[in-house]
Amino acid sequence: MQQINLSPKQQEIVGLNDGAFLILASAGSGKTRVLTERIKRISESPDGKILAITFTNKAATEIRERLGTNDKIKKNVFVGTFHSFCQSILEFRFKLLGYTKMPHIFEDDADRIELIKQAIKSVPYFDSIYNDLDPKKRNEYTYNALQFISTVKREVLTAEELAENSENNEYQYLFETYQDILKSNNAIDFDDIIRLVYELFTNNESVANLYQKSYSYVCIDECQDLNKLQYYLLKSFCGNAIKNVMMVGDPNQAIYGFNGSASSYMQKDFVNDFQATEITLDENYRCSKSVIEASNTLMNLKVEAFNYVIPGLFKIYQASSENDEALFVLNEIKKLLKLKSHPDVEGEIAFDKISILGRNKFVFKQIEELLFSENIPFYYKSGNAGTKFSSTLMKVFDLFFRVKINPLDKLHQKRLEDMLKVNDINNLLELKSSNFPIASDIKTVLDGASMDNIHLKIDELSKLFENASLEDDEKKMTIDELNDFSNQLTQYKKQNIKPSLGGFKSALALGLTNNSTNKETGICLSTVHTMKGQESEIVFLIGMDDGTFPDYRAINKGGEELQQEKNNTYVAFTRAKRFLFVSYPEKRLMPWGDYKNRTISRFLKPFAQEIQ
Ligand SMILES: Nc1ncnc2c1ncn2[C@@H]1O[C@H](COP(=O)(O)OP(=O)(O)OP(=O)(O)O)[C@@H](O)[C@H]1O
Repeated sequence: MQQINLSPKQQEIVGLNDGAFLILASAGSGKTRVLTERIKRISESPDGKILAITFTNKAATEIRERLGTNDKIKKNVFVGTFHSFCQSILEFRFKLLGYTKMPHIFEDDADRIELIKQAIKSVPYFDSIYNDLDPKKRNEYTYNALQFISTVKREVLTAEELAENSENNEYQYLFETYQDILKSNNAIDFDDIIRLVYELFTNNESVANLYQKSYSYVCIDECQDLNKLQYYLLKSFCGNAIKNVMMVGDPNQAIYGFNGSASSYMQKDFVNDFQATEITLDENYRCSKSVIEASNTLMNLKVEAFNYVIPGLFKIYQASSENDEALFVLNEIKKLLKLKSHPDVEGEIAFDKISILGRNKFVFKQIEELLFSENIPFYYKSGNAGTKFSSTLMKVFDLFFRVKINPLDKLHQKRLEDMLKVNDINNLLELKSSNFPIASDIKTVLDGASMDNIHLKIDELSKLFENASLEDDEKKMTIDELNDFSNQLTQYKKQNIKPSLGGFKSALALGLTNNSTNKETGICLSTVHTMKGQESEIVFLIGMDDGTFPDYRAINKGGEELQQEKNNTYVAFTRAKRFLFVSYPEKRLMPWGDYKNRTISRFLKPFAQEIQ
């Protein structure tokens, strides 16, 4: 790994000891690096027990890798996301929250949709409203109800309180029903993971005290993304005991407003509540001169470039169509690869130095087709999500596994019964005569599984799948997915002193063992949200037409939502270390077959002279 000399400003931050600090730092200023170096330093001191919170598993893994694994780090530092930190507490304290068994996570959107539909069905008033709606309106109805439920949780409100200020006040009556159904399945959703631990800390001082004694320092990265629940959790966790809190963030990179995040939690609440001292870090170590100048123009900033020696490149291309835009990207990639090296780019110019970013995943269609037809390797960067299986047999396996570890999980049991077209998945005879007779073997193998023998059971399943009558491609995918499950299990066992099958399932749901970098080879295609916090030597930002980026909904709403789109463009620009190519099509093909003329993104107007 490249040896890095910290700047005096960075060193000052690394050297900070006790107290509350807010580090306001711009993109590429080395926030994550500084935070990591400080954690490393403090962990050496006798009282150096540190809780380090990040927003993504990738960021947590990166910090863990940079910290290394010496004994002091292992003993004194917990690095994780809000969800993984809270999950680790829930696994020990669920009884105090009224659960007799550890609740399981229903992580999938499809699960939540199914739950809300059950809730609607169980109340005649809602059922009749719902039945009168056409399919599109039904989707809207369930979406709005789920949004309401999430908002209650994230904004730390009661359903009644939210209803008072909401047009959709009837949804308050679905909240309790939704929660009851979750509980009857011995399950929780993502928002509950944090909400329950917040409740635990606020209602149970002795438990809060216990955790407060475990840490003397708290460090949190990307604090512009905090929402109310996360901030309140943090406050209740620290109580009057933990005063040494460092928050690091960049208000210009606030892009999760739609999830209730706001940079005011770090800039106003934290500063007031903890009397935090503010320090700014306005340097950029990541990007070339051209990229920094473009980012400064975009955001009207004056970030200093520490890489002024590297000129880099910033180019905007106006494409006549989406196909022309994809061809532009492909040709530039070919030219770069032909060069093999360039004084501005570190190492050989290869596929893995290139990323193609877009506001949403729909802009990649044409470039994906071109890369595919040219045999150029590429992958879609995965977000924070847990593991999802694509092969049919692994879907069956996953459902059996869920029901095995949580027999109260009627939601997935029903889904499995529907999939296999049986009345009762516990009836082996019925399974044997179902669409998938192999399901009875999968069940038998899983019935005998425990944490001690699960790897042997996976071997049995592997043999079963090898002998199954499947098409070659489907068989390959099934076995690859089973191997991936096995690798994640090995990873989980390494990370946990007291492993359990239920604990492993939660780790899968939270994506804690999903080491996706192994599967990432070739050119990276990613939405800007997923690329946050990461970098690439060469970036193509495509689809920069008004209505796509900024998104048309944000244009309609204006205000803070539009500002967040601009912040998102800034995040996209600053992912580029050396070369940044920005493009947009002058027309787009609409799904109904018409072409629609497009204009350049309003955010690119200051660059009029650079358009080619
Ligand atoms: N003092 C330094 N000297 C050289 N390179 C540095 C220095 N500090 C940080 N870097 C490099 O700059 C890049 C950005 O660092 P880092 O990812 O920590 O920044 P960040 O502020 O968290 O970025 P962002 O918020 O944009 O995701 C990394 O490649 C890092 O290795």
